[in-house]
Amino acid sequence: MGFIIVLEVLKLTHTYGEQTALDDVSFEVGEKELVSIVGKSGCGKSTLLRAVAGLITPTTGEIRLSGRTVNGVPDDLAVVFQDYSRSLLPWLSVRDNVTFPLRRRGLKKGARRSAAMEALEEVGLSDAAGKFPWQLSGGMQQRVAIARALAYRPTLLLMDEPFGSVDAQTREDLEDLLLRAHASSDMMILLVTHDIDESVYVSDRVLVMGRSPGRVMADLDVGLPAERDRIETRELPEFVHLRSEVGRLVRDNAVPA
Ligand SMILES: Nc1ncnc2c1ncn2[C@@H]1O[C@H](COP(=O)(O)OP(=O)(O)OP(=O)(O)O)[C@@H](O)[C@H]1O
Repeated sequence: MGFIIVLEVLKLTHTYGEQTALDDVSFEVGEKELVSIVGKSGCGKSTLLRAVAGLITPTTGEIRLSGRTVNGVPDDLAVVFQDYSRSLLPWLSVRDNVTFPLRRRGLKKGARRSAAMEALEEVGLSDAAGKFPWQLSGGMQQRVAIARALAYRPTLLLMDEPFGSVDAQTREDLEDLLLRAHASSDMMILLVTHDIDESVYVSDRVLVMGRSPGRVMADLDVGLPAERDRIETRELPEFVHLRSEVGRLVRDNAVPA
């Protein structure tokens, strides 16, 4: 399979006053890749994601998406945050929450509706289309946020701890949903997670960050078959080995050898 680079992060540094949050961070993400970013709290994961989203301007360095320098929020980007309760609009129905950003895509009303219904079907929420977000459980609300991102058909999907606020069982369901969505689309996904097990289970690659200042300390290929199963994949020796390796790197704060 050819590797077409779509996202380039080049020598990125970001400082908040005296504090260097990111120092010389460089990596690339290819077409259709799902890359996780793990690392201890405060290593700059959210700062990195905000810079890629064009929400903050890095102090130095450059981010390129599909060959264009990112300065401002790119049109072909969608973001899913941890806090679904603040990301959905409570006065709009589930369906309207999903159709809302599609205006930016220049889709006509009928096309917006059918794209939304298709995405809601994909996340198993067709029946909830007419409900309001506050009538749904936390896990269902996060599925709506994911459906909204999928309907948008972004080149790049950014996810910042998207499953951090749901119970363990829902989290496993959402991980499988993410795997299915990834398999059936062409988008690249950058996923920030605290969960090492999750990072190995859902990804093609795992970036481990170390802190003070935030740097990429390891870039690991997962190399597991694309078809994954929440029990069987986790029993594979390759999975067990990689999970331990990532865990060790994070625990030791990924200090370079
Ligand atoms: N707006 C801000 N102003 C000043 N310092 C900030 C700001 N945002 C983040 N920082 C600092 O930059 C560093 C990196 O923060 P960031 O939130 O990117 O880390 P993180 O890896 O996402 O952490 P967590 O896993 O806890 O969410 C931290 O030391 C943090 O205190």
